[in-house]
Amino acid sequence: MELILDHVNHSYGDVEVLNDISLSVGSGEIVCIVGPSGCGKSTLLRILGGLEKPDAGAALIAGDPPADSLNPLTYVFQDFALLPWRTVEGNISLVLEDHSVRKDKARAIITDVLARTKLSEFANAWPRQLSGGMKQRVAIARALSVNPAVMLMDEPLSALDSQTRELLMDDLIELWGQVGFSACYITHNLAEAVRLGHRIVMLSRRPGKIREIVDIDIPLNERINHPAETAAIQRRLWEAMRDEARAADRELSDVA
Ligand SMILES: Nc1ncnc2c1ncn2[C@@H]1O[C@H](COP(=O)(O)OP(=O)(O)OP(=O)(O)O)[C@@H](O)[C@H]1O
Repeated sequence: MELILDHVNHSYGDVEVLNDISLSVGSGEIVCIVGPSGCGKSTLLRILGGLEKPDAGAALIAGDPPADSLNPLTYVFQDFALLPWRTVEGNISLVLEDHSVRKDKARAIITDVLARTKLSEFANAWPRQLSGGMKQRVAIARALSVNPAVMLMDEPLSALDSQTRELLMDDLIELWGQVGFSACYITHNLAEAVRLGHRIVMLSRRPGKIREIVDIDIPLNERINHPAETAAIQRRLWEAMRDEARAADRELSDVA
């Protein structure tokens, strides 16, 4: 299944947010969206997920989701969005209950996603007992439990400290090696985009237009062994983005 934005424009009132965005997220592909603050990244993700309708252009889905997908599109948010009154297992089982999955099948799915996210020992823990990184792993396990065609990830690591971010990037790469999930991944962090993205889409400051699309051919699990190449890509992206990021920052502080 492929998600496609075709010449999308979007405004909120008089504020133009997205301008002529065309991109696609194909099967098994992680597409990272980067750009200055307020350039419309989250809006783009909501339009891609069908939560908002663009003023012009189209958000399209081509092909079918995996046969056993309970939910073709699922979100992973920065703030984890776990229910504090449910255990790790309970948070995951909730989405399966929503889809009326039989108890024995739900148990098999939960066991599988907990193992994949290295949380098997924490099935009965409460969210308050977990570190930030573990909470986000639960959110990722919950997203995977519906076997989505595409995960829509809105700055999933940005609430975490840098060490935990590194660990979770390793985990996501390992997971991608096992499951081959597809994702549209929003981030402010270029290092993250260069580690995780098969393709990086760089937006301009608001109204967000596509400035550049960079395909990275180095396999995800080998990027750590190519620090010079990945650093060069990151540096080039930052050079292209720096002035706009600064201008966007000034614009936001003027409003505040
Ligand atoms: N529902 C809404 N109503 C009105 N304005 C909105 C709404 N959602 C977003 N905006 C505005 O649209 C612009 C783009 O917001 P969006 O959250 O998509 O950008 P972003 O690139 O994800 O931002 P950030 O980098 O700060 O997370 C901002 O100016 C924001 O204030």
